[in-house]
Amino acid sequence: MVVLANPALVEIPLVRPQKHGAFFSAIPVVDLSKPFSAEALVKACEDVGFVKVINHNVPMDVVQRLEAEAVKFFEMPQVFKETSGPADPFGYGNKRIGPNGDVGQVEYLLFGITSKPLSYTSMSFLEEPSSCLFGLSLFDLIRTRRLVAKHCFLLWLFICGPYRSPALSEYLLAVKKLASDVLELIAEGLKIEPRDVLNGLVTDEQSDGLFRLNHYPRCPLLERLDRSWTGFGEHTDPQIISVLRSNNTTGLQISLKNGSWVSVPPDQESFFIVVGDCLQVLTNGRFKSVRHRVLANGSKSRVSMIYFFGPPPAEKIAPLSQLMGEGEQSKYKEFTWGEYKKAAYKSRLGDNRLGQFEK
Ligand SMILES: C=C1C[C@]23C[C@@]1(O)CC[C@H]2[C@@]12CC[C@H](O)[C@@](C)(C(=O)O1)[C@H]2[C@@H]3C(=O)O
Ligand SMILES: O=C(O)CCC(=O)C(=O)O
Ligand SMILES: [Fe+2]
Repeated sequence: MVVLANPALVEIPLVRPQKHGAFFSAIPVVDLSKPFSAEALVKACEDVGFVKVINHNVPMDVVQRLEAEAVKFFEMPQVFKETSGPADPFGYGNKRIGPNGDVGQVEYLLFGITSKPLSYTSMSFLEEPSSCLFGLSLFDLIRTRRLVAKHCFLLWLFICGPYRSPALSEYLLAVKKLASDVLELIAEGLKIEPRDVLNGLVTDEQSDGLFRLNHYPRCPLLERLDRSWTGFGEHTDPQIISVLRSNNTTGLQISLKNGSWVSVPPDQESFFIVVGDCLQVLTNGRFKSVRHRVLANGSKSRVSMIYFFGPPPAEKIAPLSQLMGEGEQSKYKEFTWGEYKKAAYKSRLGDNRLGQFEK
């Protein structure tokens, strides 16, 4: 494996381009407006742990506005972006993922989400979205204004102009509704009652959400070398489900049950549902949390937005009794989401986090 040392002194592995099986033509697609979508969702979660959903009712103008804001943020000078970082765990991060030495060719903004009232929180972000300039607190702004004013008045205008928009809060509300609908359909497909047994976990006032904007920059050098590099290393998401949307740039791959990696054709109009570790446990392993990663080939920048839906920290995560056959035992030790999350933050990105909770 070749490793390139980049200017930020972070070593990111280069990967040979995949010669075979470029795209997985059979990514399950579920039309949420059609009858039998409940059964189709369950089958996709069992077979792949990953599914594309269409007719999702998330307004495309909200998605496009948020993407445009994200692009503008990531286009800003590094010195400006870094006033919102480092991500610890929330805020702006560049190449370093999580607290334990993982790296990737990605920059991102990570937000903690509280349910009621809907707000995105982190140490330096204001709680009230409307008074935020795209996640930058007044404190950040004052600091940044001073910094920028020193350098260039035009840049100051650029920064203070375009970021007053409620796109993020509108997006979070619409995607939360989508996640809730999907989980309710899954409960219907699994024939479990009450129907809100799963979506209740993510709509609860105490539910623990995270939102992430990822930017994988273009890299002409990499394109010329005909190599890919790790944008976001392989991992499973710890939560119940994650709802992912990206622009039309390739890069996302999922691992199938036979261990092979397949590329997911991008589709900027659709959303991808990723089964997380908690849903694997709630179904006693009937659904598998899917390993996924992003390989960047450098030819076009990729922007993705992922909303991770976790339950309340005190919630016990154990297989749902209605899904257990006669005499069937839980495959997992009992734990709360708070305990699992704590363990997750001690792990490396690619670790099998559920391993230590298996019986
Ligand atoms: C290396 C890490 C990054 C991560 C926290 C962790 O210690 C292990 C889980 C990682 C992950 C993967 C899915 C999501 O992107 C994420 C936000 C999450 O909930 O778990 C990240 C964490 C992170 O980037 O902080
Ligand atoms: O950026 C992407 O497309 C996927 C990133 C991801 O899997 C994550 O942030 O957990
Ligand atoms: Fe992920």
